[in-house]
Amino acid sequence: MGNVYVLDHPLIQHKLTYIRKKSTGTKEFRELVDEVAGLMAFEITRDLPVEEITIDTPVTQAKTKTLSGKKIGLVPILRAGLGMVDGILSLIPAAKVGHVGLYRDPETLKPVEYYIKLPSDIEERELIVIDPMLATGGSANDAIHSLKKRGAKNIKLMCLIAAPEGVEVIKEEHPDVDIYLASLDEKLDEKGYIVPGLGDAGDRLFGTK
Ligand SMILES: O=P(O)(O)OC[C@H]1O[C@H](OP(=O)(O)OP(=O)(O)O)[C@H](O)[C@@H]1O
Ligand SMILES: O=c1cc[nH]c(=O)[nH]1
Ligand SMILES: [Mg+2]
Repeated sequence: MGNVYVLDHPLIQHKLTYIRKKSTGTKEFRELVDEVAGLMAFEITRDLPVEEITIDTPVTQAKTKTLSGKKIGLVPILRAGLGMVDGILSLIPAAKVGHVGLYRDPETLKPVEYYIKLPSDIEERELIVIDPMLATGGSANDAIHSLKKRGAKNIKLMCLIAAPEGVEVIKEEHPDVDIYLASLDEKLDEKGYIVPGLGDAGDRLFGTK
């Protein structure tokens, strides 16, 4: 069964508080989402393999560590997942980026896929699917099925905020996928919004609505 990790680092939790606040405007919201995504990536990449190499420092020779070349792919779910990409790329600049376009039908709450473009070697990459919100779980579930159908074998899911309902769907459907969150919130409301949540992540990031 996949593990669920809530990253309770004080900096992540502090910034998440300001992301949640209704009074936080688009510019600050966007900056904070990127910063939290970077901090989360720092935690998620803790298990990246390293190898020892020998280098010359100005003083002497030293055996030191370097990343041993695990290939990473980021897969933001459009639109809101885009808000987390740059923060992660600032730490892992060599990562390739695929895109899955999905929106949640406001009536049925079912996801509708409208776009997909992925790196050609996804089967060799560790993929991190990113989306600020895991609500009913429909969008992330569909995105992960789409990636697996195209050969992806190693997938992690990274979201800012999740509802218990969404976490259960991913655990059921994708027991091989570990989930990384900044917060596991209380519940969904009758419109499928996460409570207490942060509202509509895409609208707050892009200033629509
Ligand atoms: O877990 P779910 O119930 O599927 O809901 C979560 C999805 O809803 C939001 O996207 P939205 O449909 O608002 O699209 P947008 O990013 O284009 O605003 C969010 O960014 C997730 O992708
Ligand atoms: O609370 C929610 C649920 C789905 N999508 C959002 O952007 N926010
Ligand atoms: Mg939206």
